[in-house]
Amino acid sequence: MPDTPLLDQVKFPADMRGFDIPRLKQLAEEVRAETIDAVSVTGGHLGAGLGVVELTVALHHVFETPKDILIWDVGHQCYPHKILTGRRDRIRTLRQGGGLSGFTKRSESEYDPFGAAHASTSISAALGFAAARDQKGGTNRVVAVIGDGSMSAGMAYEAMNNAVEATRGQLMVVLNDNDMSIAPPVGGMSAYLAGLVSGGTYRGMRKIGKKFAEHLPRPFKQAAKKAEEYARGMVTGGTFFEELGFYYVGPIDGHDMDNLVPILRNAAAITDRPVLVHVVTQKGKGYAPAESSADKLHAVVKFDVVSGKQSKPASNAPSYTKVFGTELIKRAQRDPSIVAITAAMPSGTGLDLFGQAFPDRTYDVGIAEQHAVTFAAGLAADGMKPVCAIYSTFLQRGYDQVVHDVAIQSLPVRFAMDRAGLVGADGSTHAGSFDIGYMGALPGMVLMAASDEAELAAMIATSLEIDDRPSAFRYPRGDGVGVDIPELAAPLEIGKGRIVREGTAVAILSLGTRLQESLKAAEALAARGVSATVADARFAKPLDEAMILRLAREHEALITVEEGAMGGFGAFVLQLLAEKGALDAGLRVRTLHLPDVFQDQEAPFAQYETAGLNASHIAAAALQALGVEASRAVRA
Ligand SMILES: Cc1ncc(C[n+]2csc(CCOP(=O)(O)OP(=O)(O)O)c2C)c(N)n1
Ligand SMILES: CC(=O)[C@@H](O)[C@H](O)COP(=O)(O)O
Ligand SMILES: [Mg+2]
Repeated sequence: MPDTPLLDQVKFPADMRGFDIPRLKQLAEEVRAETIDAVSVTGGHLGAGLGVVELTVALHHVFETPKDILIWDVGHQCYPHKILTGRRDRIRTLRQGGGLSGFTKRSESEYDPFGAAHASTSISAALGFAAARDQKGGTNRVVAVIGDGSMSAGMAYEAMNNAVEATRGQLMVVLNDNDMSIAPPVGGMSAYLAGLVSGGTYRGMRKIGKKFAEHLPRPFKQAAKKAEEYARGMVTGGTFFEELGFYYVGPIDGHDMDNLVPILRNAAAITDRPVLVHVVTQKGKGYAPAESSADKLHAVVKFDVVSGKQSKPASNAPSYTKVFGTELIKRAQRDPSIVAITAAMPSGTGLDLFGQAFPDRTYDVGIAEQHAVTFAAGLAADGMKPVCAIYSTFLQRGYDQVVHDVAIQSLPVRFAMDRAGLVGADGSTHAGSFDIGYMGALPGMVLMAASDEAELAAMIATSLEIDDRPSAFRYPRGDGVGVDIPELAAPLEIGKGRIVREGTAVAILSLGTRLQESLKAAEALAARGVSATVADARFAKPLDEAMILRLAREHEALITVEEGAMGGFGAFVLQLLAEKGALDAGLRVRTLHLPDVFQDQEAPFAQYETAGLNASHIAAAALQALGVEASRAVRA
């Protein structure tokens, strides 16, 4: 544990509001040390938080949180914020079952007025708080902190476009510009911001330092003319933001407390127009292994503080992500029409590998999932084979584009839905729980779920051959099961599942990677003298009707298993059985799916225990359906 004499005196922001600048600087250093030490034992998001230590201290010093509203975009940078807002004693429970969330969360603290984790929501939320304040005649202030990467999402502009009309009072947006997303940033806005920062003003600003801050009139509106000239004089053109009705202040050094505090204080006093304060920071600041890392240690597992060496768990199988990236490269080597699209997640989706192999056929559109989907639709409409690799949870943001621009036009966009299902430490905001329902509901969609890495390879091959309608394949976060992957996997017959284990009494129909647990359940049932068939559905749409109806005919009970929310695979199967009259003879059906709650972060096995999707639960459901009393329930 680091030595933090000043931080030891600060449980809440009020405890540091009387600090002078030197003590604020010392406090920041101690918060930084505490953040590094805590994340070294918990793992999590490190770089972003290190980059906003000074900003966090300054914001909580200037703004009277929690009365004043402070909203963090994404929230992955909020660990310093949590340390300063009464949660230091729990910071080493980050991202663990029963512990602190890795993102801001309303239910966790009054200092978290708005939850986050999906990017680019903070300005909209802050505007909502500002408008509510205006409606109630309140006097509190509102500030949103949004990163340069998160400024690549349309939603941020929707909010800024609305800001000058939606609030009649104070609103501050702090643009935390560290010239990084997870990967280096992309797009025109990134270039624009770089222009602002590289312009003479910023360099000059760093020389002006404290003098500038003291001379900035308090607040602008009383010396508006002078302030405007002064402010305008200091920028190389924050006109984009000014055209939207914001005062633009910056760019300023986000690690220089001498500047940061007086400027934030002045800017916070502006009430006649929203203010955008452009702050330049360094992701990973203050920790050499992060500063020198290409991704600034955006996300880490447990690590040694001295060396920065992470203790990555050994594995006997490649990750599904790696399999996807590798397979797509193989296919693209044979088919020049294949192109790949990521929404700011090249390494997370495995498209970093693809991008190294085919830089001209890889598109990183930034945090812009809606654009990514319709961009892919345009590519497909003109004869390309676009593979849109977006985490299941983030694809939710582009759903109308999937419906309206892809499915209705039956365009052959291929959706690689990584992180489908539970994701462990990232918790409820990142779980890919809903894609079976939301994709399977679409007419014409071919929706597959890989039960292992060989199946994933086959589904990629299958999807790439579907040229007349959209297709999607889902696969989980983490490593495969260790099966061999063919050099060139053969495509599957669309709408066909497979029987993996023959039995008689009960049929377990699994979709996706819960197949392994389903097989374990069948073994446990066999040990109890209960014979179980296990089938891998492979397709949630179109269903293998012949196989499912046969299972229904030949067994007393049918158990569906999926790592997805209710209203997905099990519902599709039940609808089929009902429509075909297969329930009329008394078939007993149980559908196992994710519980109808947003599951908090937990270790993966524990999450499946909570979800009731491990072998013991599958076996118990089978016995219950067969009428075998619970007391003899099996321990799979
Ligand atoms: C809608 C959405 N897409 C993708 C992500 C994954 N993601 C988390 S943080 C991040 C980069 C954010 O960059 P920036 O806003 O600049 O914050 P920084 O990490 O640089 O502090 C991305 C792409 C997300 N959280 N939400
Ligand atoms: C903060 C954020 O949204 C991403 O960093 C996300 O946590 C990545 O998830 P994976 O670790 O599953 O790639
Ligand atoms: Mg950034």
